[in-house]
Amino acid sequence: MENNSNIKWYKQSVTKLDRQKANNHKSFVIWFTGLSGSGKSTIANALEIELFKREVKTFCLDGDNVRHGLNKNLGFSDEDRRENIRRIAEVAKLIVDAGVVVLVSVISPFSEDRNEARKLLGNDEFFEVFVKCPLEVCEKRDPKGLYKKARAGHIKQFTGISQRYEQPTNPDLTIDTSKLTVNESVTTILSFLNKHLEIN
Ligand SMILES: Nc1ncnc2c1ncn2[C@@H]1O[C@H](COP(=O)(O)OS(=O)(=O)O)[C@@H](OP(=O)(O)O)[C@H]1O
Ligand SMILES: Nc1ncnc2c1ncn2[C@@H]1O[C@H](COP(=O)(O)OP(=O)(O)O)[C@@H](O)[C@H]1O
Repeated sequence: MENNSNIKWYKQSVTKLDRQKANNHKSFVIWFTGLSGSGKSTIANALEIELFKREVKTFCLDGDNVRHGLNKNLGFSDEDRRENIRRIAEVAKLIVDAGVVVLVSVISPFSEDRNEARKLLGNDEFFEVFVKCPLEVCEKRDPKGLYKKARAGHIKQFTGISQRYEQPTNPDLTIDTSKLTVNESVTTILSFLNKHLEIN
């Protein structure tokens, strides 16, 4: 670990609150966690469309996409997943500081890593949404054919098959995508978010 004692924080004049006031809403992270195929990306995307219509400033950080760039050097070991989540949480925090609502969609299978992300952002700026869906349903959907490959042994450490997923024990919201349509999930999240968007 580098010694950072020679690095001092530079306090900028335009604050997060200034930016939130200019945007007319608060900024925070909505953290979607769940198995591959549970619907994280689909719901985040549909939610973003609705928030965009309402002139809420948003940005999506999707695990698959971030792994094409910033996190392209990371794989799927416990250690790499932890680092993946750590970096994504740090980036999300920067975007929250910019006054923007961040929609994060990552499997984030380990409770400890999600808790670290919550600690970094704080309870007022981190809302965990558990995208609940039985493994059998995710596997049936298999939108990218990954479960098939994992069952055939072509993908090691695949979440739900050969790597564990620790379900959230106290999420801010749970949406069961085996029971709700995409529209119903979005409506549920929007009504949860309404009260959190307002600047007091
Ligand atoms: N071994 C293994 N396990 C799980 N997922 C795998 C794996 N290999 C590739 N993929 C694809 O990578 C996407 C998951 O990336 P994440 O960054 O969300 O994963 S994690 O949070 O670090 O666990 C995941 O995306 P989603 O299907 O959108 O969840 C998969 O498309
Ligand atoms: N009720 C539902 N909610 C969300 N996705 C659904 C639902 N029913 C079917 N699907 C489909 O399941 C798949 C979910 O894939 P995706 O959103 O990529 O999941 P994840 O990002 O969690 O891996 C999509 O093909 C989507 O169309």
